[in-house]
Amino acid sequence: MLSTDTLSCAFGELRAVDSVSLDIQPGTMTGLIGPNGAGKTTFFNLLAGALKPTAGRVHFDGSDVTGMSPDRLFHLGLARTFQIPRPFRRLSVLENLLLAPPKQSGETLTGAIFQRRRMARQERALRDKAMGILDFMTLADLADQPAGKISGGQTKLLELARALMGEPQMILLDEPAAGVNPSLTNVLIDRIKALNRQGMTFFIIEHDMDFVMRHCAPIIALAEGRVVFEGTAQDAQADAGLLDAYLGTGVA
Ligand SMILES: Nc1ncnc2c1ncn2[C@@H]1O[C@H](COP(=O)(O)OP(=O)(O)OP(=O)(O)O)[C@@H](O)[C@H]1O
Repeated sequence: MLSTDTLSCAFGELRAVDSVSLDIQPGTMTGLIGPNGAGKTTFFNLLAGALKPTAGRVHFDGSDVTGMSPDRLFHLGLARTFQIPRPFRRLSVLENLLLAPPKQSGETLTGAIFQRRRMARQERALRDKAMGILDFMTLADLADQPAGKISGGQTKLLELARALMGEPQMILLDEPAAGVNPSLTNVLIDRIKALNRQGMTFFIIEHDMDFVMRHCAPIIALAEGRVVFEGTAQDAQADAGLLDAYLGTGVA
């Protein structure tokens, strides 16, 4: 589904991502762990087109997408959410979704009236779709609230809802559970798992080892820009010495 071939990104002398070759299998919830500064977010930025690699390639769904812009990747079915969400705070929750419309068809000049009708129909369909997604994410009651007024956890749900507007095949989630209270974390996990059961692929950066061990397979660990572990939660537990050495997570 998504693969990298010796992907690298250097900031001056620092090799933040150092020759990483990975294959993310379709339908998985792959977890990406590693200590602060390991290169996880930089790696996501390379995958999502926010940064251009200094070397190596990225392939998504059979195409070479190296250096492609986030917008083009979104339309190809690769979406991402941020560690710190960035909603349009003054717009309503619903409007935030309407701003991320996928594949809006370019209008041909077949007559202003027909065009207006078609646009009204498209707008209605888009609103219905957005409301359906908000409902799925348990945010429907907040549709008319300014996005700046909802809680941090709800903002994380909103981020995922915005990503879903693109009907992605794969979503990169950067610390989805960080700063989210336990009950909303449960909602978030439940929704992610429901989407995963429908076939959506997830690649998740998460510091919460309990979350990763319970929900992610496989698990990949980065340290100093390199892959130092790849396996299941059981493998990770069996290899606790390695994980502990690199992460200091006390997984054992
Ligand atoms: N734009 C940048 N310019 C220079 N150095 C950077 C830049 N972005 C990241 N770095 C450095 O690259 C390294 C990897 O950072 P990155 O944010 O990818 O790590 P991380 O694993 O996501 O960490 P965290 O878990 O704290 O979010 C760090 O040493 C960081 O300081």
